Amino acid sequence: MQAVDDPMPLTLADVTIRLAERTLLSVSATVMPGEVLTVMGPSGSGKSTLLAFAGGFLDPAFRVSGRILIGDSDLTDVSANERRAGVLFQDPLLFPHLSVGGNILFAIPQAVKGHKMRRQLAEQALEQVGLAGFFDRDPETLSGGQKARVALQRTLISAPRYLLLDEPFSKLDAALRQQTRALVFSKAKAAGVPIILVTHDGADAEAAGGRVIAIGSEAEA
Ligand SMILES: Nc1ncnc2c1ncn2[C@@H]1O[C@H](COP(=O)(O)OP(=O)(O)OP(=O)(O)O)[C@@H](O)[C@H]1O
Repeated sequence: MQAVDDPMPLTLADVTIRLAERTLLSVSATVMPGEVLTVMGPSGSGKSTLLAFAGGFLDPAFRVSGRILIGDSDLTDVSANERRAGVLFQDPLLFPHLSVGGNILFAIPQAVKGHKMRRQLAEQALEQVGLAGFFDRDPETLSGGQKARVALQRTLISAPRYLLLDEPFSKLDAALRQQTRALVFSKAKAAGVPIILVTHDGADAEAAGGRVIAIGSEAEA
């Protein structure tokens, strides 16, 4: 994968998110490179909203105060594209009109030149997660666990400055979940960037290691 030149801590500085009259959550935290900060809370407490804020794709219906920084650089008003956050959702969201390899190629930074080099990197990324020979496959023909691994490699190869994981294992069955979780955490930590994980599952938090913070209260219906 593409190493990030100089991994830096991610800081959420006095972030408060409100929805209409309700204060959804308040968080202050710094996440070091290679560290996982796990965010837990009941359904509707604002976990995905916090990740949307961190990724720069928060719906304007929410009102936000506070800042997000990577190192000393303030990202609060920076567009989602320019932030270079790597995001993994519950659903792997592979592009259906591209092959498995095409999904990976798409994410390789433009700075990597040459079709041969790009193809080689994409093939290596698939090999690393046990998917050698899957380059030309249609993503729809993959199992849930295989899709999750492609999505992981697509995210990591994009050289993200930080990672946002939104319940990325919750659609996998128990055995696959354990295996995928171990793979995601080992590769994400090896990328050496700050990681925020949102989960309902205490076992995810335990496997992630690191700090756990609880946010919010139960949403009003
Ligand atoms: N685009 C939006 N506009 C208005 N309200 C929204 C929007 N998206 C989410 N909400 C509301 O914001 C609150 C927080 O939602 P969010 O999805 O962040 O919670 P969550 O903790 O991730 O929940 P879950 O664990 O069920 O995924 C909920 O009350 C939800 O209904």
